[in-house]
Amino acid sequence: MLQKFSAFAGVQGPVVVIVMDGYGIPEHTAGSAIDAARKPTLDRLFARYPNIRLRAHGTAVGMPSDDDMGNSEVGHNAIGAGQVYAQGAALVADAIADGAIWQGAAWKEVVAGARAGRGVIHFIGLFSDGNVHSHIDHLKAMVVQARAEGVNTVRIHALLDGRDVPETSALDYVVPFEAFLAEISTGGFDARIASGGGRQYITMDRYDANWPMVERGWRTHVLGEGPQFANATEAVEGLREKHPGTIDQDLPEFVVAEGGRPIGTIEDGDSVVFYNFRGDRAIEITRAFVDDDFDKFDRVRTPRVTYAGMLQYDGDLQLPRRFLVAPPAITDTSGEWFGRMGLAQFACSETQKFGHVTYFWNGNRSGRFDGETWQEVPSDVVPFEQRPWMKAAEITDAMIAALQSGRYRLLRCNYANGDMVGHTGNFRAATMAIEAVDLALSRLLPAIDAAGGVALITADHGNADEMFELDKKTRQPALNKDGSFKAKTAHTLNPVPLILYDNVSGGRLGLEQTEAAGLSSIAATVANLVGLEKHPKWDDSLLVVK
Ligand SMILES: O=C(O)[C@H](O)COP(=O)(O)O
Ligand SMILES: [Mn+2]
Ligand SMILES: [Mn+2]
Repeated sequence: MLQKFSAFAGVQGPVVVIVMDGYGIPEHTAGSAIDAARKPTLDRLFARYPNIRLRAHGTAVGMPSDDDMGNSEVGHNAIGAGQVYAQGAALVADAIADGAIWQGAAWKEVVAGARAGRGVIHFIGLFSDGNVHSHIDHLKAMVVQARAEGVNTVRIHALLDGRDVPETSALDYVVPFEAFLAEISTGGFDARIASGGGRQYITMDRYDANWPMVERGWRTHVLGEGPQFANATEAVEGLREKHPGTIDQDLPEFVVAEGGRPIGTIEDGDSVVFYNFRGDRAIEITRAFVDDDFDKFDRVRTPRVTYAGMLQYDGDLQLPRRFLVAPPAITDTSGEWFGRMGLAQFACSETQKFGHVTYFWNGNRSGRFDGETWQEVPSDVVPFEQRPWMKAAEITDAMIAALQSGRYRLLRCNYANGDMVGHTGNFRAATMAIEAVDLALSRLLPAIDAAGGVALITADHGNADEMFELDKKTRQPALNKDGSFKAKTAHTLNPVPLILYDNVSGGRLGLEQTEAAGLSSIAATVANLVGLEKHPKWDDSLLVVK
């Protein structure tokens, strides 16, 4: 059991954690949609309430290095668990570096399965070095190892990124990789990119938001349906010509073919590795491969394959059963412990971030802890630059109703706007996204006051804070040849705010800016706010009691 916190008996009303997804504190105002937004509520919060900065990237959230930006998975894991674990990106890199991955049963079965069939391994995954869902170096290591272990054919199904890396960078990855594949395709070994398309157009949907995306991916990778090209480089060039202005993540599908026949359809006896390490956008395509009673779309043909995920994407559902590297074993999360203490918890977001405040928050568990209520607001299925307000109003309605019900001691929500609209690279829409969040806060905060509660307002990582690429050397916004700014779609390395919205303690409570203050400090801070000591495994609280 958690002990009572000796310095403070706890606020009487509810404690609310509000995650403004993708809201970082930028180095420069130029290119910051947050600075450009009119946001009177947030301005007032920063001016009048205790607020500090939290580390939200790199090793502070379990990434391999401080050059790695934060992301929703590692950010919500850290917030919910109150601890930092080595995350998928680091675990896979380590397993490759020391060779443990090749010794595991899963890799051996993938190789043996392929060798017993046509000798083919397919690798499907995000084709970049973004290190959010995948890293192309992991793919490279597996291709080299497959060759060394006598596999004769490798087919890669490349999901073009432009979302965790610059928005039209696909050829920076495809051209050198096709050269590498050509170089090692000797002595009967044949490795080629066989199909692909933009990650937001095929395959990588999440949280059941848009299954037709996954169906398009299945038809592309498995059935070999789609416009044909001689190789992936020509495919990217050809698709860009046909769809001018379309950024990589939104490019349609392509298939590489020879004499009109796709070179990489997936057939009985093949092995398939989905090489993303992050779960949210890997689960649906995995289900299409492994679920016997799959009914989300007509698969037409269901090849019997040896399927492995880079990680296990959902431990509760054992999805998939075969995985190359064990995911971090996240235990003693705040959701679990607050549940054990009998505190009723309410979690809400819209579809695009629903799993973030539930599954990621609870340490990648799809089941609820005791006393938890989850509410999902269905997201629109549209390009979010067309609806930058997204479902901020509806999430706020749900939060206000939950507060007014008086049932919950702890509430949490995620406003997706800054992140989802930030990823479009559309500066104007991103300013409106932040304005929508500000408006939502202006409604939510009075409801917290009415309930006698307090709020911690924070974010999981930056995004809308840098809508232009920064020059690597000068750290100033980079320019295109025509003098315009280069749009940026990825997350940032910036810190995020932590604001304590407290109108109940009479100024007794504050926040301490420490060197180590990071997302993993939030769970202990919440514990103290409800009058409990933190769990011994959680990182230190930032609450100051005067
Ligand atoms: O999956 C995505 O949309 C991006 O790769 C990362 O964004 P998220 O970490 O905020 O979900
Ligand atoms: Mn996020
Ligand atoms: Mn994001």
